[in-house]
Amino acid sequence: MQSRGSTRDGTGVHDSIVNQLLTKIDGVESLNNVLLIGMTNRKDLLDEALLRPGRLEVHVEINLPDENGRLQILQIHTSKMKENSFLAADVSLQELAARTKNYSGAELEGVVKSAVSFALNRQISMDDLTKPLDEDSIKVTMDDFLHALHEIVPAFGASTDDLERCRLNGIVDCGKRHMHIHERAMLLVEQVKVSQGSPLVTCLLEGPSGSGKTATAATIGIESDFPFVKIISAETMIGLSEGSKCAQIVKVFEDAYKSQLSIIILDDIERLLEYVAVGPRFSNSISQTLLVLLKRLPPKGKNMLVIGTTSEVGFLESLGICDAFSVTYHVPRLNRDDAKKVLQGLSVFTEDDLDSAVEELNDISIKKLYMLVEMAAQGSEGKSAEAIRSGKEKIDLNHFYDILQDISTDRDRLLSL
Ligand SMILES: Nc1ncnc2c1ncn2[C@@H]1O[C@H](COP(=O)(O)OP(=O)(O)OP(=O)(O)O)[C@@H](O)[C@H]1O
Repeated sequence: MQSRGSTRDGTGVHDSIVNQLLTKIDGVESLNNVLLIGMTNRKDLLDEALLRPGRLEVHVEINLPDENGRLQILQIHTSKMKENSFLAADVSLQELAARTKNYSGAELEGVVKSAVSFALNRQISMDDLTKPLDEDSIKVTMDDFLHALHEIVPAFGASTDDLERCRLNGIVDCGKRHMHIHERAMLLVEQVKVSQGSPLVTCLLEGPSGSGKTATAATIGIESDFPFVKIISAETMIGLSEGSKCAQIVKVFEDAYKSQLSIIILDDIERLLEYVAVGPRFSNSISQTLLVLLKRLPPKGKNMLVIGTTSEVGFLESLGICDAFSVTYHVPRLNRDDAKKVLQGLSVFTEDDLDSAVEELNDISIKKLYMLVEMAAQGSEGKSAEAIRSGKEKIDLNHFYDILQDISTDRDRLLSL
């Protein structure tokens, strides 16, 4: 028989602690006249027996501080410096509080410490480390704080670097159809910002592989300015069991519920679901997790946008996942006009060559077009990439055709017959 309050994960690590706590709170050996305060940042992992009425029954959630709270925390951590005139006159705590959206109290303390270390660093002479510091001239300036903000980033904040990695080639004008999707998605962002009645908005970007779905979703995340933007992709879950994957996905949603405005990007949903066309096989538990999360409303006062991307829309349709999204946009491959726009933007062809190059480029994905240009830019000798990137030379059309021939697969050729 399992002991009281044990976790069912087989590790048994918490069993004795939970049992002791339960005995002390209301068992035979219970303590009287004691106010018990427990603290955790993962309430979901606690044994339910501990949280029942009569035990740890009053639950208070301490959220990330708002602007006013951040100002007070900054004032507390800088008061000693101010008293001892170590704080330069240009430091505006009000402005720092405004710029530290999503920072926790501990992270704000870290910012202050980091700013102090920048100020101290200025005074230390690298030639003679034993030289005593001139304490009167140590001043922590606003610049020190701004540098510190780059060093200490909020744990729950937007992972902009991850998002930037999703659009390595940047964003160029891909024509009206891509522009339209971007505009519509930004309208959804606005809707989430001001909405009172619909706290959860979901949007699916579907289209062929390489058509720019992930890059579009990442761009929306970056441009939205929402404090919490996270991308869930199969990349970070290689080799994990279905259970661990579900737990990771749920954790990202739980974290997002702590922020007033959040965006979650579910990248390549079919990869998350471990789909293979031959078989077919997929993870039902991940599918059920996604279905529940896509319909679960965030807590009161919290608004969320979920953007999914997929190149297997038929498969998602059959699982009912498409229906769980409120809107679906089709991200197309580029037609000749779109490809011309992209090549003009990249300016890698002479005006005369541009039209001839575009003639061969119907129905190509933006990702493939980038690869094609990059390969052609190497030149037949393999040395001209730098000159083409800096605009001194242009791509040789014949070499471009050769590369195009190389990268079009047999399947492409059959389709074009
Ligand atoms: N306007 C644009 N829209 C989308 N992507 C663009 C645009 N301009 C340039 N790009 C570039 O095109 C590439 C698109 O690749 P991306 O990975 O987003 O495609 P995908 O549809 O998600 O592919 P997959 O289905 O294989 O995941 C990115 O490198 C991005 O920087």
